[in-house]
Amino acid sequence: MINKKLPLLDIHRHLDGNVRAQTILDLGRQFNIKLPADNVADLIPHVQVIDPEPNLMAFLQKLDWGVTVLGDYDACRRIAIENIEDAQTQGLDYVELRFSPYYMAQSQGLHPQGVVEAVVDGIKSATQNSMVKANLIGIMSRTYGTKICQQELDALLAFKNDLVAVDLAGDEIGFPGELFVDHFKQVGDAYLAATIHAGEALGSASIWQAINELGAGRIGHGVKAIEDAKLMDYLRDKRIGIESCLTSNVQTSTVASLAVHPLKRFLDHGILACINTDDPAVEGIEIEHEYMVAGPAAGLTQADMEKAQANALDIAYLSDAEKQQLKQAVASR
Ligand SMILES: O=c1[nH]cnc2c1ncn2[C@@H]1O[C@H](CO)[C@@H](O)[C@H]1O
Ligand SMILES: [Zn+2]
Repeated sequence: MINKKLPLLDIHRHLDGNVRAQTILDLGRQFNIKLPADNVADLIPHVQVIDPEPNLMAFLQKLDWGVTVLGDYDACRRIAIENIEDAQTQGLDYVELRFSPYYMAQSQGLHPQGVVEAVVDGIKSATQNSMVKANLIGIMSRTYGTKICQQELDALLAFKNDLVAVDLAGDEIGFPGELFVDHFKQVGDAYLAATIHAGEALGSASIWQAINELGAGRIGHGVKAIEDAKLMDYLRDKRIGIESCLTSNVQTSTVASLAVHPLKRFLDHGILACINTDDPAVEGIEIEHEYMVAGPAAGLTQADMEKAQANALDIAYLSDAEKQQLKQAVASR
């Protein structure tokens, strides 16, 4: 269960993996984009994972319709605003929303920098009237290769003051972290943090590489850390957080079932691991489901889940003062 006395955070949440089915229909109509269905019920199987997919890349295809319908910058602004509305509906106090401007731009020929501008603008205006606090993480979609990722990074760095970190997501096997050393040097030079999807499709070496060569201070998924005792100690000792996403890991077949998910063992080891959604609309879940259903199925006790809730605040990209404020706001509600 969620402890309502503690701030509720989701710090691994893809804005472009969380487009409402109704919005996909609306935008499809607006931009005359042919969709595989003309109503929500029939569209769902095309934009949501129903049974676990055989692998990560099959899972990721389910995100595609959500960006195919982004026909202009207002559409990008709209999905950013709706992400804040949804976070508020879910009772989230703070979210770190991540997005890939090239992925959002490519289908309808938008400019990645225009996408970043629209997303930043949408988040700013939506959070003004909202209880939810939000920060943005820029993603380089590794699946498009190093050159496109450089363009994507340029677009992100043009708005570096509006971001807290940069991430690398997509095809971990086809485009391993070794290819992106130069990109993350630029991220560090811009004084941005790095959180990286690693140890999801590849093994623990990919996590070591993200930390040692890309400067990752947090790891997205990090499931395969469980195979490497040295790495488990290192993550704990260096306070490198793991953003776990339970349902996502089942749906990508990264783990065979929740019962064998390593999150419980990460927590028992003292690693700063936390509970997140990943791509809520695509997975057909929300943060509450992860605490109410997925967490217990992964063997987490109530104390484990409260620890995970506290860990999220610990590793969030917020100043100590902001963390304190968040705690006080929650305590006084
Ligand atoms: O679970 C995941 N693992 C790896 N990459 C992901 C995951 N979910 C989404 N993306 C990737 O993030 C970008 C959009 O934000 C896209 O590149 C999408 O493929
Ligand atoms: Zn992710």
